[in-house]
Amino acid sequence: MSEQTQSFEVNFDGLVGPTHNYAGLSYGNVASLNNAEAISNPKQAALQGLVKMKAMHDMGLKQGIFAPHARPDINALRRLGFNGTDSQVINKAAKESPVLLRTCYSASAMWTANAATVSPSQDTADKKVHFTSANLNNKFHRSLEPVTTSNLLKAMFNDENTFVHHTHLPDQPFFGDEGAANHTRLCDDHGSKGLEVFVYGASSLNTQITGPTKYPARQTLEASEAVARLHQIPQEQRIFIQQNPDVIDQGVFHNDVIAVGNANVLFCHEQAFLNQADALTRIRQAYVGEKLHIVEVPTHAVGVQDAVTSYLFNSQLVSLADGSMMLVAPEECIKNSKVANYIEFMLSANNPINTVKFFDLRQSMQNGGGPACLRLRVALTQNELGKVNQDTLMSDEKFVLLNAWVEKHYRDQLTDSDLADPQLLTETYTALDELTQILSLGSVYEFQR
Ligand SMILES: N=C(N)NCCC[C@H](NC(=O)CCC(=O)O)C(=O)O
Repeated sequence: MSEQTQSFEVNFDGLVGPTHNYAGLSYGNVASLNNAEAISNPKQAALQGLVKMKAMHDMGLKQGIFAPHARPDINALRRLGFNGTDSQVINKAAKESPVLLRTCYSASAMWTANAATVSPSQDTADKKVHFTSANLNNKFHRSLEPVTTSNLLKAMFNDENTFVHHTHLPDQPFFGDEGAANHTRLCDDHGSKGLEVFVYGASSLNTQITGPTKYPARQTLEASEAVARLHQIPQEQRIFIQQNPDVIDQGVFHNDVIAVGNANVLFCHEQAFLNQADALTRIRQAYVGEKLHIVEVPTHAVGVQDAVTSYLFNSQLVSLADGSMMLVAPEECIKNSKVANYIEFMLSANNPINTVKFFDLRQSMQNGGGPACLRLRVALTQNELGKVNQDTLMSDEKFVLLNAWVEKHYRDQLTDSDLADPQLLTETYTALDELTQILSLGSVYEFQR
């Protein structure tokens, strides 16, 4: 394979922002609700994320960095009627509605699996890489993300002959879109054409499709179809599968909490999809490559609750240089004996997954974000990789710089009284202004414009 045709999957991890906090904002996400109002540790959270990024880089994988958003979202607070100077806005919100203040301080953009859906050039009719930012309209705090996400994506993938950026879908539950967390791509290798699998939780138009009854379905079929159209994916390279509504009701708020795909492997729980046997047959038949491996985990080995608490399926599955695959799992998987036993069994069974590496991502996990939530995958050819903003890629020097940046600007812990302190806004905006220079992003934030 020549250098120019070689392809890679690049993982762009969300750098945890300086205002990471636990506000209990995500109904349907059990960890978020369980940790509502716990004291957060933003510095530790950011450092934990950086350790994962550096480890991936050290393993020879391509690793990128996705900058945090500016928080508090002062304009959102103003739209909600808190007025005056920035300090007055914060003081008023802190007094009247600490929960709204926490919401506008949320660092939820760290979960970049929800930032956008990405289709590589091998799958698109115009042979460009397509991005659609997710509207994330199911949760107020997340609905604040798409505009800045688009600004960031354009600053990272800034070449219109190579990359296409679509505006997020209309801000309406009808088109509820949660990005790559409900999308995976199956292919013989990252450079070959793939089958794009879109997983939805409910339909806004088709009343025959029954969604969950307790917790919300965040992704609609109509959103998935619109993204597939925008990305110009040929009919034979796209498939739409319904997530099992019963597992959404048990806390599986995104498909990436119950299934993960990488190259020619789909690793999923037995109850991930509605009418699973049919769903897997459809996927097998639609697969455009030579050989697809489906590793299906039975309920008797790992229950849905084990999956939700350990985040086994929110592991990253990555292809290593020798052709084998590694599971990049959260440490919570070791603590659950059923899950730990299953991993051990899987590594020795006949499938391409040969190794596992565990990471301590507890700060993010406590808000329902595991290894796979923290990254946006972008499959790129060598040539396309050359067009990416190189300052957003991890290197030994960048790791040192970013650690120093976190140490300098982040607080160790955040409580309600920190959030009520207008000084936190100044600290955060100062930190982000400096970060845009480290990552050569330009003026991506509202406060810089
Ligand atoms: N599965 C993927 N890909 N992403 C996980 C996102 C977690 C995020 N948690 C939160 O937004 C909690 C914020 C709080 O409660 O403070 C969410 O529910 O949208």
